[in-house]
Amino acid sequence: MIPELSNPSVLMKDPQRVQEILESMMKAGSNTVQVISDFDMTLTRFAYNGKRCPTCHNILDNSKLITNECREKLKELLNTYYPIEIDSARSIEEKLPLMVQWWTKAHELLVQQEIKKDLLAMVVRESDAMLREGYQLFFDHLHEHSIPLLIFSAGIGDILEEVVRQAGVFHSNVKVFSNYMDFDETGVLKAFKGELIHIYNKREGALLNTGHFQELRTRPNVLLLGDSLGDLTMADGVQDMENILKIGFLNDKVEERKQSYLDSYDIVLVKDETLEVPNAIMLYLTGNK
Ligand SMILES: Nc1ccn([C@@H]2O[C@H](COP(=O)(O)O)[C@@H](O)[C@H]2O)c(=O)n1
Ligand SMILES: [Mg+2]
Repeated sequence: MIPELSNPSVLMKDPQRVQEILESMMKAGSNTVQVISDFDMTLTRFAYNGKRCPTCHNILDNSKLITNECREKLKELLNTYYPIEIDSARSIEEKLPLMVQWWTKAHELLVQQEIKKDLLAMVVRESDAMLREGYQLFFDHLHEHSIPLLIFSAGIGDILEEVVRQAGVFHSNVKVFSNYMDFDETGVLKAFKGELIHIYNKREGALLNTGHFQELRTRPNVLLLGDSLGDLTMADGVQDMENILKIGFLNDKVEERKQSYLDSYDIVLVKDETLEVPNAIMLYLTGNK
């Protein structure tokens, strides 16, 4: 039906079911569709030329706004907790308090650095941040068709917005739920705002934002993009959901995690650094292909 679904990077446990969801969403019309996407390692690349690309946190960690001593501490945290984040042998319940520890410790360290708001744009400009290949079509097409895009990220909202803005695709249909920095009157970071969003509490984050989903109640068909099993709960606030098609990027530890991704996501994209498949699906849903 969609030729890109035969790409070598595409795995599906139940292709027939994928076809049924797609047909049902297409018949309902693109004016009933909303897109909910994770950011780090979903809209951004996992690697480029064999080198890891930075997350929102890493963009700051690696920047000149951070002292070498603090950078070492942040790197130690990453080396301790990232393997836990992606460990398929541990349950989400076991990982959850450890993820809270990671985010809390990292945010405390960042606050100690007295980061200045007006330097964030420069930090992003000088970073290796990269949106996935095909991002322009993805963002522009959703905008042209007035399809709302919610970016739901456990990263840092201020950095995320800057990445999207500098790429020229922060269109009016884009909304972001994330961890935002709180600056004092002189523009120096003093805390993070609101409830912490980490990789395994996106359901709670979604349920805190009922107003957004209420506004989109005429769009019960959801395309969800993620790279973590924690991203599967991003659509838990959607009202009267009719169809959901879940696309998961499996970037790392592929063999260990393949089965759990196949059991959870409708379409699994293995080591695929592009948005080719989501774009092909969007074109299909909007009748452009
Ligand atoms: N100190 C930290 C904490 C988290 N990360 C990574 O951020 C990712 C979360 O952002 P999403 O847009 O994917 O929700 C997550 O994958 C963590 O590995 C980090 O780099 N540093
Ligand atoms: Mg992610």
